Amino acid sequence: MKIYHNLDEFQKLSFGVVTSGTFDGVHVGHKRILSRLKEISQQCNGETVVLTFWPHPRMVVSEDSQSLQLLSTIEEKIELFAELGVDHLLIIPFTRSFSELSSQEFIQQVLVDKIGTRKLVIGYDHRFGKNREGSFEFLQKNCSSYGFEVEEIPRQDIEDLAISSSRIRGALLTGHIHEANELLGRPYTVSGTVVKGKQLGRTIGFPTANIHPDESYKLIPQNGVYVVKASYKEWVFNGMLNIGVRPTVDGTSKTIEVNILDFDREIYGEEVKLELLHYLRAEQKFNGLPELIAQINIDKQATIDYFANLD
Ligand SMILES: Cc1cc2nc3c(=O)[nH]c(=O)nc-3n(C[C@H](O)[C@H](O)[C@H](O)COP(=O)(O)O)c2cc1C
Ligand SMILES: Nc1ncnc2c1ncn2[C@@H]1O[C@H](COP(=O)(O)OP(=O)(O)O)[C@@H](O)[C@H]1O
Repeated sequence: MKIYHNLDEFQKLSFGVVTSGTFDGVHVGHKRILSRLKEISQQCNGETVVLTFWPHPRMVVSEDSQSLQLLSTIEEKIELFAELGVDHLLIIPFTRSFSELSSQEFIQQVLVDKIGTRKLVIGYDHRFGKNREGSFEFLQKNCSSYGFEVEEIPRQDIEDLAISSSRIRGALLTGHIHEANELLGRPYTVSGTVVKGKQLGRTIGFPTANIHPDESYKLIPQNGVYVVKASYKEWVFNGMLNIGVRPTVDGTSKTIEVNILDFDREIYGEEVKLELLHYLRAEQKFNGLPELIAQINIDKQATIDYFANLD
């Protein structure tokens, strides 16, 4: 997959099969659009192009951009599009001036002149251009004069799946990890660097690697204890994760900390990727460390059982 970080790097194609959108999560609904894109490009001997925007448009044009929480970092999206076999990924820097382009200007300057779009595939509710004024109906009426065809993935196809990035966000924020993972078509992941904590974990027999997420806008699921896979370098381990403020030890800020099973290594400063698989319980305030330790032992057994039952 070729990756472009601005329009000028892109060399116009002779037959571009294009889709555009933010694709937060690159979920099962998005994958439907992408597989249709691939099908068309094979039939027409074209090349697939995903046009996406970064930063996320809401980070640029909305008032509450600080509170925006996203399912995918741009790095994760790049990896997912590459796995799905996209030929060209064009990441347009989304600026205020870009957001001022009218739908006609966007079509002419970007889709036609820059990319060489011959087929455009979009989801039924996709809108583009200034104030999201460009609709499928507009495209259908005007596309032949621009020299390309447009195909809409019908509402039915997407709504039958009842999949949306906001539904997945809602599921994660309420601890419904199975639902989120099913809609994503893979486990939800959080990646970050291992930072130092209070160094208390090792004294209670459960050292925990504290993960500082790579990006502040990455959505962190509801507080609680989860079964996870933790990968570090080329290794993958089973683990249990706590997301929360650790009321038992008078914690104040939110932490994301993983105890990796059958593991004993210093990994401060390393990059760890967590795949969240199963929600075990809510975080609790215990009456002292012995009670907390007893509960973490129960969590450990539940984690072992979870993996044993997968086989
Ligand atoms: C599986 C697991 C479950 C946990 N559950 C709770 C909990 O319910 N309540 C709580 O206050 N802390 C909980 N913790 C957090 C511990 O209090 C924390 O690991 C300990 O304070 C060590 O912190 P440190 O990494 O800063 O040394 C849990 C930790 C793990 C690994
Ligand atoms: N099984 C394990 N799971 C997680 N971290 C481990 C494990 N064994 C050793 N470590 C190391 O110990 C550190 C965690 O120890 P801990 O006492 O909880 O300190 P901190 O409060 O700094 O996280 C981790 O960052 C990692 O470097």
